[in-house]
Amino acid sequence: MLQRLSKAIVTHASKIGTHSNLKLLNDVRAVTRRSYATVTAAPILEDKGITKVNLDKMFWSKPCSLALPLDSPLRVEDPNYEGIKRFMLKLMLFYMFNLEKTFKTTFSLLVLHMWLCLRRLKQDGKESVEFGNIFSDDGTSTPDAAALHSVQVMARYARLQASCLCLTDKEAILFGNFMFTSLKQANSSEKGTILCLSYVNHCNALVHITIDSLAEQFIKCKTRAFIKSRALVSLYFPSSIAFPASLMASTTAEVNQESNKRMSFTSVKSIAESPELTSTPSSYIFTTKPDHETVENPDDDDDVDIDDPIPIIDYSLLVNGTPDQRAKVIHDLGKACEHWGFFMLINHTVPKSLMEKMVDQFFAFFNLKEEEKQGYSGKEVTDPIRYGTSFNASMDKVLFWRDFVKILVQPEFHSPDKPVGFRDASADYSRRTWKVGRELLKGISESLGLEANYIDRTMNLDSGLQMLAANLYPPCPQPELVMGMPPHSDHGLLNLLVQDGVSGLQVLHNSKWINVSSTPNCLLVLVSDHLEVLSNGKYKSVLHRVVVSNKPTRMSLAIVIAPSLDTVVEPAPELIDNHTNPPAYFGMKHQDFMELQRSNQFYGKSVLNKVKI
Ligand SMILES: O=C(O)CCC(=O)C(=O)O
Ligand SMILES: [Fe+2]
Repeated sequence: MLQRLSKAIVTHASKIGTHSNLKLLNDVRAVTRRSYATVTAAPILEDKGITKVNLDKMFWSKPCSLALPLDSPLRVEDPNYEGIKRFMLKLMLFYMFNLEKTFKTTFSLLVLHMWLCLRRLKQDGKESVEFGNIFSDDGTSTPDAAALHSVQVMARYARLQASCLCLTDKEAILFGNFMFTSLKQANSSEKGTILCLSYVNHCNALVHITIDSLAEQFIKCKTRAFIKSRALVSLYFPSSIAFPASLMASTTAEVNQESNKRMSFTSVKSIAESPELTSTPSSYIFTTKPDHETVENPDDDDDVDIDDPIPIIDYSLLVNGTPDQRAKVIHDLGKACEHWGFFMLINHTVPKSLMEKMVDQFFAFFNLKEEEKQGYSGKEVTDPIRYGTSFNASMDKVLFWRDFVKILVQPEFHSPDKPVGFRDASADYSRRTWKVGRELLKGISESLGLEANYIDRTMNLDSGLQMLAANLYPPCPQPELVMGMPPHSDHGLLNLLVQDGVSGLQVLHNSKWINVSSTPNCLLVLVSDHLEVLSNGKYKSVLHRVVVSNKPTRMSLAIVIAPSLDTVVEPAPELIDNHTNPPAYFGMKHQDFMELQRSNQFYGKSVLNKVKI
């Protein structure tokens, strides 16, 4: 059965490219072992002077449509493959929603891998390949330790392709008139560079494979794991195969159920408002502290130390002060970014009444009917409006007591249609905070010894990203058992925070958690990860977290000021000296950084650490 199934898949895929109708069972019988291509390891690289490739940097590019150009010779006019249509539709259903780390997700990624590889092989004129084993030796879908790196690259590739599929015209997909991104590195600067993977095979031999044969390696999957799942049957095979209708129906129902689950979630607000709530649901309870929390002297009740108070920056002196006053503020800004990664901004140009109006508007948003809000339960970091709960709900092992909505307001302005007045208020708030953020970044540039416009220019702030977000922390019956937000640092350059009058934010300073009390009319400014990278670690993004209480609902507003999505953020060359201050971070595109954040269990500086050299 196993062999038959693998052959059937291969045959089926090879037929996709030849445009003939499927008579799959006949085709299966017609396949001979002769038609299988075998996988060969590439020669040892050093001998050939082949450049090795940093796998961590592969396949991070921006998703785009995969549709074939109209004049492509690969286009077909009438493929009529019902099975492919179903397959693609179901995959799209999966990928339209968050990828959770479930067996099903892993499985569908694997199916996608196979599809990608088979189609590519067909393109390359290879009819079929032999199935082997790369993912594991025991028939599960867990990668071998030796294969893990290559599996991760391929998974990333598959995810990228899945995002690209979402951007590809549906007709093109259903007709098969699309092509997945070439496995060759498109922008490889060195002509003739062969991308390569190295891994240890089951005989403990080090194998180097070129990226060209990666596809074949990937098809060397243990099919047993696949066969265990009925879903494979309906995902991969055309309806002309006589599988029992009941099986198809239940699989379809499963997929639909899965997608519904992804679309909706239970907000903390609705839990907190439930009349039956007497204790905290177990999914929110932290029984042990995560072992990577490295606070030496956690002291939750510690207030501001008189000798080392939270820095206060006077915005009016930065923009309108005398040269001496401005120089002093720039000096203080630098010190605040260096020693705290955090400061309070006073005398800024965002009116208190507007801040209050924004808080009211967001309360009104969260008070909309749950179905209305769930319409915004997006899954991609670049979704214009994203309503959600916890932190990274698809990854969080224990949920956080927080609902949120994130709205992209730059480079394009977005707003929910409700509540009434939201759009105008948020446009005004976004415009004013954007200006404040950019002015601050000028001062910060100067504090680093750079020209005032340096950050603005190199981070492409003319097309920069600004995100307006609100966090809602309803009262919790057992606040000591839950967290509103885990210790984390933010992406972007700066985050301008406002608390609505209820405290809860804590920042880590000198290994102590400091409560930040809610001070009216003041913007709390947090140094974020990209400023840490750009300053080559001189300025540190601040670790912060949120504790909740059983008092009234708390709300905070955040404004993320960030580079444009396609800006590669790296240490400013002007700050680098290869002897005394070598680069401490890799460059990474902002969008890739955000996606990394989204697809990881996010805790502490886990994402930033990935770009540390
Ligand atoms: O609620 C808060 O005070 C903090 C919010 C926060 O950390 C964020 O939005 O990134
Ligand atoms: Fe944050």
